[in-house]
Amino acid sequence: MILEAHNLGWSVRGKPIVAGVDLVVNEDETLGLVGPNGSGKSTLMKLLAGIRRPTSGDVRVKGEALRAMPRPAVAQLIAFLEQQAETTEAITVKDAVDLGRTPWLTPLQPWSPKDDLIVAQALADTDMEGFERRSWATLSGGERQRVHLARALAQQPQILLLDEPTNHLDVQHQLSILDLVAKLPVTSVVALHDLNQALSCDRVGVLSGGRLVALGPPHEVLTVERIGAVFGVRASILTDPADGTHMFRFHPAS
Ligand SMILES: Nc1ncnc2c1ncn2[C@@H]1O[C@H](COP(=O)(O)OP(=O)(O)OP(=O)(O)O)[C@@H](O)[C@H]1O
Repeated sequence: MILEAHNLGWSVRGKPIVAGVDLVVNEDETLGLVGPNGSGKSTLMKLLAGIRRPTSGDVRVKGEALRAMPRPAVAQLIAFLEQQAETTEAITVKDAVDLGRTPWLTPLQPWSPKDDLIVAQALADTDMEGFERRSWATLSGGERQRVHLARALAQQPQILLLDEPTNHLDVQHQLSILDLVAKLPVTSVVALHDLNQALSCDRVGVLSGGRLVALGPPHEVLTVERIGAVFGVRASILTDPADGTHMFRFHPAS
């Protein structure tokens, strides 16, 4: 186990937004987090990233309490791609991705050719090669999302927390980014809206009303009954004739 949450909760003005979450994320797995709008996915991701302090329970990374770890140590372990990630408009793509190396730089270990190689690889992995000198302000929504992911990859974390990483991406880049995340030798927690995408995760957690109501292998967790109860839609399961895999189609509940 690399990342754990124990009775994790966050309340605002006495209202629980995330409550009683117990979660163990295993090394190298990709855990998908799904749930309706407002179910607490982003809040849980922020708690796991250590950028929001729990009002109950705690998060442990490799057995150590996250709240007791110095920020640079956390940044060497965890990279977080926020849902609405912002970047100063005036920088270039290369500058933006270079920032991912910050946790690793010290006066004794300044920027070196190795850092350039890591940044180049992150740009290649996100299909952003050739954009290095472009100004951030000129990028499309999907290109910005890929640069944010490149920065997270350049951080070379052991844990990657991605809040809706396929937002803004065209279908080809959605597939390639999810494929890349699955193949990376890192532990990933990925908040997703597309339940068909969630089927390709190693495990899936379902949030409803701030509580983790199910956790396990995708096909055990994403049942037609649970999708109906949590998302209020009727799901039917189709089989792809090309390879026999299952996928969902959704209909209004009534
Ligand atoms: N600082 C805050 N003050 C008040 N309410 C908040 C605050 N932060 C989050 N919330 C509320 O907590 C609930 C959960 O929000 P969160 O962003 O975690 O949900 P989500 O599952 O990521 O939603 P979405 O799928 O729409 O992105 C929402 O109802 C939101 O309005």
